[in-house]
Amino acid sequence: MRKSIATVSLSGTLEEKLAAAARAGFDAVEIFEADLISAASPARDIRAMCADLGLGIDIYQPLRDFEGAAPKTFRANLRRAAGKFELMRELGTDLLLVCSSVAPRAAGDDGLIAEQLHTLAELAAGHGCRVAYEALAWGRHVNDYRHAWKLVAAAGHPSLGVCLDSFHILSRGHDPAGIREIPGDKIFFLQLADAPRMLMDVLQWSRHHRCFPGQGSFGLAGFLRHTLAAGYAGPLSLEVFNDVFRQADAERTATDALRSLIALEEAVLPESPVAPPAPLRGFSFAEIAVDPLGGVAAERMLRALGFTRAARHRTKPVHLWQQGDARILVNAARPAPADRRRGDAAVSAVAVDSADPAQSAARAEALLAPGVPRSFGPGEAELTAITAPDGTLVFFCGTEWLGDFSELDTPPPGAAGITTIDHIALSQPAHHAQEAALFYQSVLGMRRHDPVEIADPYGLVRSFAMTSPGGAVRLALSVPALAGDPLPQSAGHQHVAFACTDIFATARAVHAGGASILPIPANYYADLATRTDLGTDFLAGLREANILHDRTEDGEFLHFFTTMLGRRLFFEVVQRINGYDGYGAANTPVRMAAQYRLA
Ligand SMILES: O=C(O)c1ccc(O)c(O)c1
Ligand SMILES: [Mg+2]
Repeated sequence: MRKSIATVSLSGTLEEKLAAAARAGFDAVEIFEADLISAASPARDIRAMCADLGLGIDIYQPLRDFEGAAPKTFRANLRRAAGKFELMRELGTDLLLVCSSVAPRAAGDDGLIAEQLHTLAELAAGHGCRVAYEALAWGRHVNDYRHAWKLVAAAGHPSLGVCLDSFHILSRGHDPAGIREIPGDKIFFLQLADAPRMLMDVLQWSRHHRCFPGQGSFGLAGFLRHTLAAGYAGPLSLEVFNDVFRQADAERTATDALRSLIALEEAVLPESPVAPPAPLRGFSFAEIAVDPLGGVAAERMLRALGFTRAARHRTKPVHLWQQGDARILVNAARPAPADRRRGDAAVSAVAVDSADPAQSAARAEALLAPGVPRSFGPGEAELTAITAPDGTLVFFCGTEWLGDFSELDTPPPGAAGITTIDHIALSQPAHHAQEAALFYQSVLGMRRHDPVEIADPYGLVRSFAMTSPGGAVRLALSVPALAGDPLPQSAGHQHVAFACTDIFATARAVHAGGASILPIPANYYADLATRTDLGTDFLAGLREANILHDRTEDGEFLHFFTTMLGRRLFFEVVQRINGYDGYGAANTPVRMAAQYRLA
């Protein structure tokens, strides 16, 4: 379907917004009045610019506080509308959005409103224009789409229809199934926005917290299904008022926006051009980038955890460390980000074991993931990689890449009992968290968990976790609640968590191997004793090994952590019991405080 975005959703001048929307690949824009009024270019030039960029202008918006006015005001409103129709001719667009009045003195007389809308539609028709009437969630009298449709139906003019905006409908908890009652050709326009569930004034919620479909908790797919079932065939248009997007890079936001629409369309349309996600069988490897100092520390830690230096890349300074099916590449060649200090190690790549790497790559491309140009040595595996918004490389592979390595030592069976990578946790800058979450979730075809808020001693952190169908690939994105310079203590921690099947045995083995394990305070175990029925001996075992415990309806979770390698990276060892599906978030404040004590 045609895809459009409101200029209010992007940062910059109108000219910059248009360029960003076009570069991302949108077909069209909604031009927001304030953007046009403050633009340096006259309307004709904006029209020409859009034509050059290959962008349609699908609607001009909004005309405010129009209906329910007293006669004198209404005459002035018609004059104002006539001026807008002239302007729209110059812009080359024929659809005007009128949002329901918020004027305190607006009359709530349905007969009068319908009559005034009819008069406006007649004026529009004379200019070759049409009017889409939208119920704002905070409209003075009209704040329900069903009421707006009733008025449009009563006005009975071919140049008058409704504009449906998912935010106004879903924020009020109105049932979107009623959209099916509206004839499709009377739905003149469709605006889409998601939002996180919040208990707050709906106007504030709308003006500051809208987000792209899939980034909030509204059911956008169901909403769109109702609208398509009604027969709507016009554009899908994003209208997202959001404080972060207003100050973010416009092209990056536009790409995030278009990705959200492509993913939404895929969820709703049977014949989506996007390749379905290939089954993911687990992590092939995680790569950590190190400098020489960080490399020594990382390798010492991996050895202590029972890993073996199993192979060396034939041409690059990269070593494979392996235990069971858990594989870590230690890469001394990946350029370190500018914020890296000597001795730091960081996750630089995540490789997923895809049942069909070519299909995974095709899907990623359809979802606008930037590919990575890579150089291959003769005979080396041609792995496909993309770059996630946080800069992490994501590889789609099987085990063909192992052919690029020469074997060193054979990992002993068993070792410390680590079997696979359970999950990888990556920190995200506050302003790009939703973008990253939508990226990973859509490209990899993962299910999103409800976000969790964690009180870190030095700031609030949100965690967005996601799981592939079957649970073989799990990612957790942690995000500071506030943007800006984090306190040095809270700078972007990452971790790789390994799975095992007997955590007490693994804890004994890594202790014997000399691994530095994060000490957990006695207070934690005293609390655990009061809120669980775990036996005294079991609790003593946990405390002895610095193992934390969590229990939900899904099952139980046992986990311990290593100390930090440099300032960013650490490892975790986990045991999931009876289908536990989380990440031990309840214990995260304890872990963070313990890490800060050692920092
Ligand atoms: O917040 C507003 O004013 C506003 C304006 C136009 C819209 O389409 C809308 O959904 C909200
Ligand atoms: Mg709207």
